[in-house]
Amino acid sequence: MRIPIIAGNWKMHKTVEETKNFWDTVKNWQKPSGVEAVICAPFTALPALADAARNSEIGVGAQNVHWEREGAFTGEISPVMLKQLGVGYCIIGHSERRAYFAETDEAVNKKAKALFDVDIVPIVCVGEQLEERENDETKKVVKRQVTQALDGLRSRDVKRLVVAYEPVWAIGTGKTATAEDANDVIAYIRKVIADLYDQQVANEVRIQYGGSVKPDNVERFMAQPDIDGALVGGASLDPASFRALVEGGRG
Ligand SMILES: O=C[C@H](O)COP(=O)(O)O
Repeated sequence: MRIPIIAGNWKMHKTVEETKNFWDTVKNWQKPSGVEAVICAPFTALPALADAARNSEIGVGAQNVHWEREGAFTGEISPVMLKQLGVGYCIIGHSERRAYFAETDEAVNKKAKALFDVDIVPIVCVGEQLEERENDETKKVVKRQVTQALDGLRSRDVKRLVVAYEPVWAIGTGKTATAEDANDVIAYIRKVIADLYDQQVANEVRIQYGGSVKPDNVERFMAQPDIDGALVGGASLDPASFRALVEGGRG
């Protein structure tokens, strides 16, 4: 059985002080069982967040990583550095990184392998642009992204992977895919994984939906059979909203 996972992606928001304030308002909250909760914070906030969350039920994630363990890569952060902080998850291939920082499918694949090497779970983002959707290319695009991201990964790792399907036109726009459309694409992603590995592996991979998810629509997505959680940007920044998302994410 797949346990749903609600992950907040803070993007480039929250200083260390704001992170501590957020934590102060969620630390005594009893997370419901049957759902995982993760916060993916900026690098500068990770030490404070990881320290605070160490013995809690809330997981900590990063938003990017380099694939090498160390070296002359100015401005980059390695998987080993994240691991030592206590980070358990890392978003890779987010559409903003693909669009603004030229992150390729090949880089996503290298990052996924490097993260599994240090036992950090990648959250691999895939999704089509508006034009691709209008040209009826959604499935072609996500198939390419998933196939290349998973190239050479072992099935025991893929079973632990999280995929986030985020139609790019739905991110931060207030527009969402219908829950049925999102489920249809997510079921297709599962089929792609079944074809690459086998049905058992595909049944274990968790696949989230992302794009303008809010406390008042999260349950609609979670009611779908193939949707295993959400990757949430804007609505994860406020502690009460984050709690409500997790509470609505039980599936
Ligand atoms: O990673 C999260 C997604 O980009 C969705 O962002 P959003 O919830 O602000 O639309």
